[in-house]
Amino acid sequence: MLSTRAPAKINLTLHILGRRADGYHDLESLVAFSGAGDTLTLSPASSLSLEIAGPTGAAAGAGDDNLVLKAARNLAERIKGLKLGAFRLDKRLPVAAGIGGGSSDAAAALRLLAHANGVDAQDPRLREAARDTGADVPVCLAGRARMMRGAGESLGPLLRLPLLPAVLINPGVPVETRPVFARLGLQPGQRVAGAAHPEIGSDATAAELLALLSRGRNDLEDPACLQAPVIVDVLAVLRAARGCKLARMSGSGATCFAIFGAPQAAATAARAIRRQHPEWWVKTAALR
Ligand SMILES: C[C@](O)(CO)[C@H](O)COP(=O)(O)OP(=O)(O)OC[C@H]1O[C@@H](n2ccc(N)nc2=O)[C@H](O)[C@@H]1O
Ligand SMILES: Nc1ncnc2c1ncn2[C@@H]1O[C@H](COP(=O)(O)OP(=O)(O)OP(=O)(O)O)[C@@H](O)[C@H]1O
Repeated sequence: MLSTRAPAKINLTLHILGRRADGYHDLESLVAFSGAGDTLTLSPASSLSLEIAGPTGAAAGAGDDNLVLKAARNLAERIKGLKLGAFRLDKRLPVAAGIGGGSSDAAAALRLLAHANGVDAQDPRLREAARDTGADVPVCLAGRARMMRGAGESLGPLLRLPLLPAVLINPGVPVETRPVFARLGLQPGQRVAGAAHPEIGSDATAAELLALLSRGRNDLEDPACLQAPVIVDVLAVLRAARGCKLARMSGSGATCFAIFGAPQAAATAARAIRRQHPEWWVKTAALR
C-alpha cells in the first residue's frame, strides 16, 4: 500500500489580470501549502475504486465525479496499460472551501499512480492529466510554494519561503468557485488595469515576505463576501486577533488565513477564536 498527504493550498495572494477568450480568468497567485490536510492511500487492485472516510468525507462524496477518480481516469487515458487500484481517502479538509482540498486529493492520486507505475514525477503526461482535472491541480502536484499564473497551468520555480505561523478559519459555508469568478463581471478578452504582482524571491525573511504580501491582495475577496457574507465576519475576527500581522481570504473562499509572528501567538489566537466561535473550523498551521 502507498500513502501520501494532500495538504491544503493557500493563495497568499491572488491577482486577477483579465478574462481569457476561453472564459477562464488569467491570474497571478503566490501559492503556499499547510502541513494539515487529507491522506490518500492506494492499494493494488484490478480496477479503479475509491472509499472515503474522515470527518468531511460525506461532503466530498465518493461518486464518479470525485476528483481522485477524475484524475486517475485522466492519467489512464494518457498512459496505456496504467495499473490503477483501490484508493482510500481520509478526508479532513473542509469541502468547497478555497483551500484546494479536492485539487490536492487529485494531485495526490496522480503522485501515487506515478509511483506505483514507475512513471517519472516530471513526466509531462502527469502535468497534462493534472491540468485537465482542474485549474488548481498542477500546483498541488509538487505541493510546494511557487507562483501560479495563466489559469493555473503556468508555474514558476519552487520557492523556499520562511515558515509562516498561521490560523485558518472556515465558517462552514461551502462556496462554489464558478459564481465567485462570475461576480467579477469580466467579459472574455477583457483585461484588468492594476498594480503588478510584487516580485517574490526565495531568500526573503518572514518580515520581508509579509511586507510583500501586504502589497498584494485577493481579488476574489469582494465577490466571495457578496456570495457568503460570513467571510466579512471571519476576516474581522482574524484582524482583531492579538498578534495578527495580515489576514486574507484564500482562493474563492470561504477559508481565510491570518499570519502571526510566532506559532505560540497563532495557537493562542486559535484557542480564543474557537471559544468565541465553536461552530467554525479553526486550525493552526505552518504555511510554506
Ligand atoms: C480560485 C482558485 O482556487 C485559485 O487557486 C483557482 O483559480 C480555482 O481552481 P479550481 O477550483 O481547481 O477551478 P476549476 O475546478 O478548474 O474551475 C472551476 C470554475 O472556476 C472558474 N475559473 C477557474 C480558474 C480560473 N483561472 N478561471 C476561472 O474562471 C471557471 O468558471 C471554472 O468553471
Ligand atoms: N476529493 C474531493 N474533495 C473535496 N471536494 C471534492 C472532491 N472531489 C470532488 N469534489 C467536489 O469539488 C468541489 C470543490 O471542492 P474543493 O474542496 O476542492 O473546493 P475548493 O477548496 O474551493 O477548491 P479550490 O480552492 O481549488 O477552488 C466540491 O463541489 C466537491 O463536491
